[in-house]
Amino acid sequence: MAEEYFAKLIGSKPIRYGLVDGKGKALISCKTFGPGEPIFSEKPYVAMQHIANQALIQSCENCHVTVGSIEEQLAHILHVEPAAVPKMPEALQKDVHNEGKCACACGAVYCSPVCRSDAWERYHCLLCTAHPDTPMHDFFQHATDTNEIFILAAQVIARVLVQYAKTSNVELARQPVDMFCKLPWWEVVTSTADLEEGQTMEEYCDIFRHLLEQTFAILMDGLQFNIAHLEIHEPHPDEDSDFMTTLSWTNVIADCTRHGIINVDFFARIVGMFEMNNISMEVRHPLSHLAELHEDTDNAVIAKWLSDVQTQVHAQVKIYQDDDDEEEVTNEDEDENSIGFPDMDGTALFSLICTMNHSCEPNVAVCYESSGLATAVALTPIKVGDELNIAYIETEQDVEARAHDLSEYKFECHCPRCIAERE
Ligand SMILES: C[S@@+](CC[C@H](N)C(=O)[O-])C[C@H]1O[C@@H](n2cnc3c(N)ncnc32)[C@H](O)[C@@H]1O
Repeated sequence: MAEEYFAKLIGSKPIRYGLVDGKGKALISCKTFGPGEPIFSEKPYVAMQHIANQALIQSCENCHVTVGSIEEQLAHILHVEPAAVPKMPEALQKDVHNEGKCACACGAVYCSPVCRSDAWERYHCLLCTAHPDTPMHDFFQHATDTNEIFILAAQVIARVLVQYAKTSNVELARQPVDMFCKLPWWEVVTSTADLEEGQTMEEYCDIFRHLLEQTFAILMDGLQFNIAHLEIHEPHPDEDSDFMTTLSWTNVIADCTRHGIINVDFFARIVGMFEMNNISMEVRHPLSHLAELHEDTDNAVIAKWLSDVQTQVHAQVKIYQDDDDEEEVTNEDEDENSIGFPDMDGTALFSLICTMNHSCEPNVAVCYESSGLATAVALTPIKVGDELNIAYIETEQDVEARAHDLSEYKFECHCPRCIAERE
């Protein structure tokens, strides 16, 4: 079953699926690659921009490119009207590709009607918050207040339901989820080191179990409302998705409940799956490319505009960092290539990329193109038959610190570097 699933996903990409002793599923190279060479690209199964990052970057909910013109993007960062940002010099226009911007009735923004339709058909039809006082709005508020990973888990549920609605094939619908390791959320996030004095593990797990049950109940209220809304209200918000209104969603929910897809246990395993399998997503801001391109310009007008906007953006980003020390608003400080503009920062689950196992000496890195697509790129020479490995953690630390960080993923690393450093 896994072979067939991966063969279909992989298509003509120069990789194959395999099983590696002690690690489970893995991706193996079918070609030689030199450092810097792209191996394959992939769109995420589900992805979201971090909520804190949304205050600075407006990105397409479907493909995650930064939306709108450079002036609109600057206005979003600076929290002013586009007319109030320093006018971009004419001479820069040729280097700028202005993305479009369109929105769903709920306010979700997209770079194009194509992306809006795509998101609508894949999951948004079931998760749309078009009316602010609907239960689905309560779900998003609850996830924002507690744990934004619940939003990604809701996207998974919606994707599985839509796939079932289209195919009536439960195996096919849940396959992308079944391919990942899934422990219930409380088994992944709890550890004895976090127990309060006198608290038992059972009591500690119950805190997470209770939050999860509450979240699932709010999500179900939202889904029930949206399903009724989909069946009753016409015309549909998206004229290209008429088929959605012709489906009997009540039957879909009933079937999926019977098949064990709609229940607290499955939801808990989906949330647990994200703790162990998701990957961070960082798309560079178009202003960073522009600034890099003109870093050594001798055009005084361009140099002044870049310097002015950089100063203003820096000040704004600093306000957010100071306001919200706990939460990471931008990865600007960590990215040595960044020259002053915050990146789009999020989290995603990829069916192939997230099947790669970890090594503390990885031969692959995941890069995000400005189009939002993720590409696995060779870091070292790779031969036919080599396993492709990424780093799940910060590798610039000693073996003990690495082992500590990897304990979250519930395995011990036996890569050549770990073995050598332990001796
Ligand atoms: C993102 S998944 C990778 C795919 C996984 N091998 C599978 O079969 O689904 C992460 C999990 O893979 C396993 N894994 C990844 N790298 C490993 C390694 N270097 N040694 C042992 N297990 C590893 C661990 O179980 C980890 O929680």
